[in-house]
Amino acid sequence: MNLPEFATTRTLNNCPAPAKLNLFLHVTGRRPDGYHLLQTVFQLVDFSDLLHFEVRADGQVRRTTEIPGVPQESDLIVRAARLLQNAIHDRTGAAAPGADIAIEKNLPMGGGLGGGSSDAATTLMALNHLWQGGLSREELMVLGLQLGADVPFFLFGRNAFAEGIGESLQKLDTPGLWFVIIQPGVTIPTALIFSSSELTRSTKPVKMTDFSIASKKLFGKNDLEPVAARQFPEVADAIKWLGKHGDARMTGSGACVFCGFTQEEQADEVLKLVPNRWKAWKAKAMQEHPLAGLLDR
Ligand SMILES: C[C@](O)(CO)[C@H](O)COP(=O)(O)OP(=O)(O)OC[C@H]1O[C@@H](n2ccc(N)nc2=O)[C@H](O)[C@@H]1O
Ligand SMILES: Nc1ncnc2c1ncn2[C@@H]1O[C@H](COP(=O)(O)OP(=O)(O)OP(=O)(O)O)[C@@H](O)[C@H]1O
Repeated sequence: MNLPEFATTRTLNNCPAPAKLNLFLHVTGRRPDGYHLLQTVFQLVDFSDLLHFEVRADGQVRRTTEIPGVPQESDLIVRAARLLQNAIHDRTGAAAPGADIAIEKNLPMGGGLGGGSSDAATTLMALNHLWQGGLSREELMVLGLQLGADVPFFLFGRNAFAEGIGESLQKLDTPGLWFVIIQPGVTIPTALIFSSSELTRSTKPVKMTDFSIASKKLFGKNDLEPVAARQFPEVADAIKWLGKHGDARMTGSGACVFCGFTQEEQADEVLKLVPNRWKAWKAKAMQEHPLAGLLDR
């Protein structure tokens, strides 16, 4: 297990919470509770928030960094920590310790990169380790689903073909591409896109064997993209611009758009050309979550 730098029994510093890209995202139906049934391929990339944890003996959970627009009580990091405290208490009858949690927020919010979900998953993995909670990966995935549909994937820790609302996961080897990711300058609330009357909810289900994992070409489409592009012209503009350089598409419910390249130099060239009205990053495909070693397979 490769622990992040500066790990002690009381602290875990520099814990990455990486972004995900949805290489495709098909909406195949809707559950009676309104949640949508999806098929998607989740790809981990090396563009991350960084979290730092320090155990507190008094049981308090505190976020020590300000995140504009996200009050402590609604922060998925704080909610994840409290959920884990309760689970440990239910299991052992003893009160779990607390933690001070600092975060270096790099991932844009409402970007479709799963930032909040990834922060929550990293919190569950790190504190389960520090607090010696003893929860298994599967138990943490069940807890994580209460926080958001993307959280189980980050705990699963590998690129995956996902079904259900994103919680039914099968490991998938994906090509080691380099991505250019553009944030077109808007923030898109996930619920707004899923609730649109214009959303197509009946894409024919595919089988995992339908797409070649060796292929460097992206498979499928993102059904949320036309809805987001219509409501947010900035997204349409970014797809159009990036589409001149390859197969560009939106991730999740937006707003970020991405394009994959086989060579790092190609990604560097395109990154240099991105108009400066947009933020943009280069990110490399990862095969495993950097904290995957904190949990047994
Ligand atoms: C779009 C994706 O990012 C694709 O990976 C996820 O499906 C969204 O995952 P998430 O951000 O963790 O979403 P959640 O916080 O669980 O849900 C936000 C809102 O999006 C809608 N939602 C979300 C996921 C889903 N499969 N169907 C939905 O209809 C629901 O209205 C929900 O209230
Ligand atoms: N730690 C957190 N980091 C970011 N957002 C958070 C956090 N905790 C709660 N949130 C809330 O979650 C919302 C969605 O943020 P997030 O960055 O996860 O969006 P996203 O990348 O579009 O997610 P997804 O791809 O899962 O739809 C934010 O607008 C914010 O209100």
